[in-house]
Amino acid sequence: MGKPEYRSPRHRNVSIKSRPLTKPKTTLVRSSANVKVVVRVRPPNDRERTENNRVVVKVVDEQLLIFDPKINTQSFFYHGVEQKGRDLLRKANKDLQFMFDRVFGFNCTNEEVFENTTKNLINSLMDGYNCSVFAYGATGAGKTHTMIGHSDNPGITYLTMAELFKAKQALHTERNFELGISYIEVYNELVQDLLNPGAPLQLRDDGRYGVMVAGIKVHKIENPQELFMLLAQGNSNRTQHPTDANAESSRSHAVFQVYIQMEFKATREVRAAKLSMIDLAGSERGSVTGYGGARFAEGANINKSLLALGNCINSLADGQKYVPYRDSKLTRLLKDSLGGNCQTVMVANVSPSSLSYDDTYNTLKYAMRAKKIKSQVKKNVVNVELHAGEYVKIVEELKKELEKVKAQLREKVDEKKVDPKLSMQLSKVIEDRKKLLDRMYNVECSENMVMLRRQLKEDADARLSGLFTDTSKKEEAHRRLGNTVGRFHRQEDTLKNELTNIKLAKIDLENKTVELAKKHPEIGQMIELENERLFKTESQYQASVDLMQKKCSLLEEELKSRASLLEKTCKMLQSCYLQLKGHGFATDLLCQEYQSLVDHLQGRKHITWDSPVDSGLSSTTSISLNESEVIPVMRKFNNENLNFLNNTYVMDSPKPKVKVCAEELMAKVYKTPNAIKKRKDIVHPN
Ligand SMILES: Nc1ncnc2c1ncn2[C@@H]1O[C@H](COP(=O)(O)OP(=O)(O)OP(=O)(O)O)[C@@H](O)[C@H]1O
Repeated sequence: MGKPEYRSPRHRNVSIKSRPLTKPKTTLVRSSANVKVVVRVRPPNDRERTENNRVVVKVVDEQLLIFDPKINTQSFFYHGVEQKGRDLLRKANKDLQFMFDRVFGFNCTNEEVFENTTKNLINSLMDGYNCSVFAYGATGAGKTHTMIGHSDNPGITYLTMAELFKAKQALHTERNFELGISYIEVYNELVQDLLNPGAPLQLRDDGRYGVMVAGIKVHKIENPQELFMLLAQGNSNRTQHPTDANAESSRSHAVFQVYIQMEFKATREVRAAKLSMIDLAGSERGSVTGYGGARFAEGANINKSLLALGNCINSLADGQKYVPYRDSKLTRLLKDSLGGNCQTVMVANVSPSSLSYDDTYNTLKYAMRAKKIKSQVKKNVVNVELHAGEYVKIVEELKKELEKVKAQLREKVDEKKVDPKLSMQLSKVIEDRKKLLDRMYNVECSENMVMLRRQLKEDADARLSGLFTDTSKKEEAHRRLGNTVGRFHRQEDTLKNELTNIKLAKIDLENKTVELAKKHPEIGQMIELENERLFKTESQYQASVDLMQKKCSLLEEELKSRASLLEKTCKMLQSCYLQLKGHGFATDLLCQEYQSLVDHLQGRKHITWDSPVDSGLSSTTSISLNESEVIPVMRKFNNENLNFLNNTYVMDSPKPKVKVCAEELMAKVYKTPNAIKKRKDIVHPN
């Protein structure tokens, strides 16, 4: 059976070139795409059918609808004569035509909506683009029905996820996948985890996935059934209250997000993408909900965030530079869904009834504005060149941000006159957290380097049998390399332990920060800003560590292929050498060169003693040291400057040559003129 073909993403006015999967390097592809806007008109409900009202939305075809269409009224006769003028007692119909990417009428099913909206997004996700879908409309217009649906009639969230699993299955031979989901709600300007209800959560900007909810628990899922259970669990925690317009009205904005990480097995390219499915709370007037008090305040909050959303849509549609995303939690959350790095589908749900005349008209106007938005889409590919190139820019941005945060903090401190002791206490905790992050980064880098160096030694060990002609020397070399490999293993263990301890200490300090915020709400804002800054630093570090791991694994692959080539060459060389030697044709020079090659392939380094002073060795004596011997000497020689763990020569040059002045070295190491005699016991001249 042939593999399904995944094409480039569909979106209007877009020219994203699909790249062959085999190409290891991927450059950044940016393009602009319009938000795809579709309208779904639900069938009239019992109340709308029985009461004295009419249908105000007429679906003409798959793209066109007429709002408040003209009615063919019966002719009006006066004294038996047909009157031409219109009935002045009746309000004129608006008869407005609206064109959308797609219009779904009464009889359309959730499957049809899915086929024509989110199904194509799967291709984009597989290509590493972020995608968002949100349902907008008045209370009872059918948003939840479209997005979530019921177990016997699943909505587009479930159908999209089922399609995503199909794509994952089809591509599993060439890519490794990791899928995680989260489900949150924004209610009364507070963000709540619907799968683990608890304290409200904060929003953060993340380099890789865009806007993220700090502290959110991401659940790994393996099949769509697990998803359905989680959706049901989350929905049961969602804030719902009956309104006049809808007995099960959702009073919060629900955001379901899927994080996808894909690694190409052949090239090790990693792509990350995020799918957000958002079921917005209904926009309504107080009179529609029919409740006062708390429900009215709740409605005001919903309207406030939807108004903020409307303002953002207007600014984006007009192509303005400043977009007021920060006006509400909802718009912050949708930042990358509307104008950012995202392909977006907006489903505008409307009721056909004249009872919802104003709401429907507003929704259609909203949707028309949204059609004008152009977003910048880019692939989320972990790209070596991109990271290197953008590094300076990132640092500059971070510096600016830091200055801004510092200024804000100063303002806040002045404003609220925070107790200086408390302020110092907070600074100390934050400073300690920063130090821990730095340390964590260094340790992770060191661990990678040690791993790579161990790999090099193991390769050297594997090559030995191909060259040695003397068994005792071979065993001696095996032993020496074995010791070095063992030492590297121990260092790796130590670094791993240190990393665990750092992580524990980090959690401890984070808890301390939370406690401080609880005890002293007056510094809550300061803490939030600091947390945001630390989170950003950590994301940057993580990206660097990921990059380093990627480089190391590439290097490892390259080394493996070279090692196998070298092994074959060595075997051949050994056989030639033995034949020459057996027939008495091997000259002294050839034997010396062969021996020096053996040393070299063991990873032994040559130190040339350049000292003109009589130090017990001739001024140009060349000695050979195993690395385990070189390093302690070098360490003593320059204890402060030589941090061999961070020494990058392994990455830059696989054949380092260490040249030191003998007298200086000995004087520094032993601080005695007879030093060289003591040193002889560990030197192995060849
Ligand atoms: N296309 C449709 N076909 C059949 N029934 C529908 C359709 N759309 C909505 N309904 C029904 O209409 C009612 C209200 O729909 P729904 O709860 O989805 O509205 P909503 O826009 O999410 O409202 P709220 O904002 O108050 O949560 C539900 O009983 C739902 O089953």
